Amino acid sequence: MEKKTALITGANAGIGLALADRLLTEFPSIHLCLACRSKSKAEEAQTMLKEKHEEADICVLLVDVSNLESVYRAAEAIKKQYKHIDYLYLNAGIMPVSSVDWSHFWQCLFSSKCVDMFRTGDGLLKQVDGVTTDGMKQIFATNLFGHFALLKKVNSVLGGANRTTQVIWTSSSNAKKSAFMLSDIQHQHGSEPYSSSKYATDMISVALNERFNQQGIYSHTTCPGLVMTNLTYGILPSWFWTLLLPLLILIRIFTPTMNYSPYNGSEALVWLAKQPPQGIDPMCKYHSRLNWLGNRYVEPKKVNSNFIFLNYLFEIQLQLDVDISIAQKAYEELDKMETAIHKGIKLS
Ligand SMILES: NC(=O)C1=CN([C@@H]2O[C@H](COP(=O)(O)OP(=O)(O)OC[C@H]3O[C@@H](n4cnc5c(N)ncnc54)[C@H](OP(=O)(O)O)[C@@H]3O)[C@@H](O)[C@H]2O)C=CC1
Ligand SMILES: CC(C)CCC[C@@H](C)[C@H]1CC[C@H]2C3=C(CC[C@]12C)[C@@]1(C)CCC(=O)[C@@H](C)[C@@H]1CC3
Repeated sequence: MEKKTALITGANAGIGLALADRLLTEFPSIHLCLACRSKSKAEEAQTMLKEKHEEADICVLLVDVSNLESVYRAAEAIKKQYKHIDYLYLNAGIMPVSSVDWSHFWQCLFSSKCVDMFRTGDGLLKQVDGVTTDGMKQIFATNLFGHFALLKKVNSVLGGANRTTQVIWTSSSNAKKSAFMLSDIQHQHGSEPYSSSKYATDMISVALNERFNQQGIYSHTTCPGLVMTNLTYGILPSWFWTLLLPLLILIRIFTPTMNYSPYNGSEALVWLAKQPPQGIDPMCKYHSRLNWLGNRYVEPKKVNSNFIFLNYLFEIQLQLDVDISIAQKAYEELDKMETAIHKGIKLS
């Protein structure tokens, strides 16, 4: 049997690192490529993984997904090194937050929106954005566009006549339809750039399936739930989260999204790698869950709904609803943007 290859962006920390560890346990002979922006952090992760999995075949690839020149260089290196990639995990991501809206928190706590607030974090965080050296919005460039450009450039080593590739995105239940606008795809004007980038991620995943399933490329989107990583430590300090642990365990009775550890959070990402991709519903987002007994499981949830009446009845579904035609347009928009930018960047 041919050896499988997995590439993970943002593999040096949090969910990406836990995923790398779990893939090595599930598939001991797998070749893992840790695609990270920091050489020292990537090598530290590589050493740590090799200590735990002595026979592991791991390499490091440097890529800053928010910098297109870096993405193009990484794509060239990937095409030189690999004939085929089996699993492409597009996981690197950021969520810069300036503060928590505590008054909104107290208001929601005693309302019907309480469980949903803990599930999605909707309206609780003041999201802030920056601008990359390419002049793009930072969150859009990191969470979505850099990954899109990478995908486009390594297309020749994905899928194929007798082989498949699974593209697996780390999205979020914070994805929000009303935060996204096709005319402002980078989210230059709104106040929810993270929610917009993750909604766009879900749409691009749907559009990728429409376009590339016939070439053996399958795209799946996931949500790891609430997980303690550098991302959440940027919202509240780690000691505060540690104090909150008993409360989060209690909240698990009402919502199975309080995964806490990156290990639990990577459940859906690992589970997908074990499924034949042809059998996975492309219109679902795959959520890592932890029930109140501490058992992990994966819950597929539709990203679209055909029941227009029910859509309006349940506001939550409206927040997620992915329209295939809008998804296609979003794909075309990104494709055009990438083509225009690529012309301006010449690699020496
Ligand atoms: N934690 C949570 O509760 C949730 C997280 N997610 C998503 O999970 C994914 C992983 O996040 P998580 O593990 O929590 O957070 P971490 O901050 O722990 O990990 C993020 C990883 O992405 C890397 N990264 C960030 N920016 C870039 C960049 N420009 N180029 C290359 N790599 C980059 C980081 O590298 P470095 O160490 O160098 O910064 C790090 O390896 C994200 O997409 C996030 O949106 C979704 C839902 C919930
Ligand atoms: C006393 C309370 C327990 C304090 C916690 C309140 C909030 C800071 C959290 C409640 C739900 C959390 C959450 C996220 C961040 C922190 C909260 C808003 C996310 C938005 C983090 C990133 C994601 O992608 C989402 C899936 C998370 C959803 C829940």
